[in-house]
Amino acid sequence: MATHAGGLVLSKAVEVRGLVRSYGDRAVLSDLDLNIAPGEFVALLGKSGSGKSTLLRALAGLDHDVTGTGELVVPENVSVVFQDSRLLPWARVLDNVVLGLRSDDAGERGRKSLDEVGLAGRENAWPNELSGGEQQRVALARSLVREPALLLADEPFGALDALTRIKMHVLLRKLCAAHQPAVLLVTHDVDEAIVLADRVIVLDEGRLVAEERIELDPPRNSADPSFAAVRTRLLDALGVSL
Ligand SMILES: Nc1ncnc2c1ncn2[C@@H]1O[C@H](COP(=O)(O)OP(=O)(O)OP(=O)(O)O)[C@@H](O)[C@H]1O
Repeated sequence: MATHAGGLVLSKAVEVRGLVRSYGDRAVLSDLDLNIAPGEFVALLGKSGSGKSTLLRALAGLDHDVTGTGELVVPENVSVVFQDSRLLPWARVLDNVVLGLRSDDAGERGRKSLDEVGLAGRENAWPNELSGGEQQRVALARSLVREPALLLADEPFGALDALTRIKMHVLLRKLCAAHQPAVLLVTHDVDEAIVLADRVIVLDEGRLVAEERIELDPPRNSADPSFAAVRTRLLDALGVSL
């Protein structure tokens, strides 16, 4: 169902028009429109069951179990990061990062990516020798070594402790500044969305019900009144009143 725009320079990294997705006779996404600009970081919030993962899987071309209609244009080069790192346990860290890369300099690029995520020297470790946060760093390295035009992330920090999450936020911002992919990040964490994104969108029962462009200067501090005002508006859109 997705059209891959290989080789073209697009003014939009993602263009979704009238997207409908159903499981059986149950519509999960209803007539959804979404554009993401090249290099733009969009965070997607929504209650459990609102259709966030269904949208992300549609963009990733991983939604073979649903029916649907609509137009969907995504770049050819898309990387996906999930809540669990999905590393191959029988492959060393560097091999996990470069698996499937066919270029002669794959090893060198893999080492550089591991260095970027703070894991230089761990190339020969096995995944089970790493902490959960380190495994997610490897997953990010594996995604970014492919220089994706679009990075899809489904709650990538959801299983990490609060301190590790903050470190991962700093890392992801740095990586995105360096590589400039368009990003769609699914998260349940409103503050995470505000800290990271250029724009936050809210999904409710398969429809986009709110949008906030985040124009706060970095470093974005959750204690700032302007941050709190955005948080209140987003919580309101999520049906949570304080
Ligand atoms: N394979 C499936 N078969 C049938 N229904 C499904 C399937 N996958 C998801 N659904 C249903 O579609 C709806 C949207 O699911 P989805 O996973 O997209 O929501 P979500 O917003 O990502 O939720 P969460 O935040 O809990 O991960 C849910 O009601 C879910 O039960």
